[in-house]
Amino acid sequence: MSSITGAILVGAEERQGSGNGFEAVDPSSGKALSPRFAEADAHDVADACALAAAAFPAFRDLPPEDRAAFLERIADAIAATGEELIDRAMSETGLPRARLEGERGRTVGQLRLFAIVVREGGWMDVTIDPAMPDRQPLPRPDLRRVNMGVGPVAVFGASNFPLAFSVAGGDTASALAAGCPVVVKGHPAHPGTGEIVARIIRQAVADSGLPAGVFSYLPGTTNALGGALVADPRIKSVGFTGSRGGGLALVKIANARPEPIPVFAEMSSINPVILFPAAAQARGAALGTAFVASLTQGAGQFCTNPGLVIALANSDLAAFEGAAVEALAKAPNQHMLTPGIHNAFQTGVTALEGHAAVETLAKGPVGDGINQASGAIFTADADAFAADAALSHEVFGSSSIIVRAPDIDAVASLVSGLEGQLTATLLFDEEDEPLVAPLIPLLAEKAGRILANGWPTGVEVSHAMVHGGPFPATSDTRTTSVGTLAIQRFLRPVCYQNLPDRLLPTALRNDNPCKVARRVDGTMQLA
Ligand SMILES: NC(=O)C1=CN([C@@H]2O[C@H](COP(=O)(O)OP(=O)(O)OC[C@H]3O[C@@H](n4cnc5c(N)ncnc54)[C@H](OP(=O)(O)O)[C@@H]3O)[C@@H](O)[C@H]2O)C=CC1
Ligand SMILES: O=C(O)CCC(=O)C(=O)O
Repeated sequence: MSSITGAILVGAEERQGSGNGFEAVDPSSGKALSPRFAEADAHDVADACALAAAAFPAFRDLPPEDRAAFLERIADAIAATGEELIDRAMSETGLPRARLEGERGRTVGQLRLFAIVVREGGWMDVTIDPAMPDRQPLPRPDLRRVNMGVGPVAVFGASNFPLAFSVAGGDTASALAAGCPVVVKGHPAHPGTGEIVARIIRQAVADSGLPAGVFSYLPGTTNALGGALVADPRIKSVGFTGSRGGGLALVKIANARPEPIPVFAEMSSINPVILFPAAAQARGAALGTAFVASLTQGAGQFCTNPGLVIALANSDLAAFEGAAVEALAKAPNQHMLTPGIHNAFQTGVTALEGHAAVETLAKGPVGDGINQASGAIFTADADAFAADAALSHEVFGSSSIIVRAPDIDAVASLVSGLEGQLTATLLFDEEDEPLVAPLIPLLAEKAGRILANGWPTGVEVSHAMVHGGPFPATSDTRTTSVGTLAIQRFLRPVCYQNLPDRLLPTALRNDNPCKVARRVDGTMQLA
């Protein structure tokens, strides 16, 4: 088991950095945790990026089997971490053991899933249009297309998923799967957790005989560090999960480069839930209780947290609201991830409490510890909600507004006025379907994932998953940060025209040595 030293990991090299460094803080006690962590700076960025660029050609061209084995090596080592990883993550984040153990499983599972994807080879999308020398009036050349990695990727670990969206999370897994070296900007909220995982990846790089620059880990607390990483000319793409302000700042830096690059930022979403009348009448109370379970999970620190419920304002809504009030009164009071996130939550809730058009329906119990957040549920009528854009901004944590709409047209109009979302949830019974059906195309314009009779928190890592959506849910609506489609973010297509077989990338050669399915002259051919 690796131990935490507070070092900057630039390829195989360990550095202590200059300056004072920083400490992790236990949000449940406010106490600093040892050791001190080095603060990476622009020199570390430049060195890590130079190593990553040098490592790229060999890593990109690694046979799929070897890259898959590398991902599995990382997965196996993370799975084998004992208590140190979970204990440290608990101290740094205040998240409970069961949640972190589950998250470790998800992290391991997604690395293994990407190994399967890499071996299977569909990500290469090998497409061959054979030459047609006799075609009239002009011959067709031999054209062969394959996807390959874009180059070194900068990954910003997220505060709220210290394992599954951090150092070895979905962005790193999908970038490595695509053949892209990764430079991680560690999240300062969990630097020790980050270092343990970073050391595992670094060891896997060495054990796999790969160039050291395939992975670097830069801990730090300054915007300047992340900015320098995105601005470095050797970085070709960026993965980020966090605040709207942070994501947009990185997009701005990326666009201002002499060579602009894509930033795949997952930022802010209130995840509307629409409660239809027959469901409200038949099972309003059960739905109200389940709503609060989703709202308060992990102190509401999920980008998929249900921050908005839209329902018809009739007497059946009372059962849903009543059960929600009761459930919130019993909800556990959990520590939030950082004092900053706790302050932002309190500020958001205080603003809603003081809003003239908003009524406070329920508050959760007040804890006696620090950084603890009481959940909050508000109500507003449809006109008031539509009149003030601030009411539809994300309050990160267990806060939600129930908007009471006079009729289904008002529901549709509210949906039309929403910004882009990660998810939209429909709670309905069969009798509601005539009301549900017309809303589905509208919701598809707004959200990356539409759920029936479920809750948005808890994203499955699978092939069909979309964890993305129109702005501001993400900065690029065409893709996802969870699931196997995420690999496409870090690939680019290259077409080879009339190259002799022996000079082609292996996957494009006539005898298909990679044994991948290929589209030949428009027809899929299995390996
Ligand atoms: N929707 C979602 O999924 C999530 C939303 N959030 C939101 O973000 C708020 C703060 O949480 P946090 O996790 O710290 O998110 P931030 O967006 O503030 O930070 C995330 C990462 O991005 C870096 N960063 C942020 N802004 C910049 C910038 N301008 N230039 C360069 N790098 C930057 C941070 O580095 P450093 O701080 O070291 O500069 C950190 O490593 C929460 O209160 C919540 O509102 C948070 C997590 C998930
Ligand atoms: O709900 C989930 O499982 C994932 C949530 C997420 O992506 C996030 O909170 O950043």
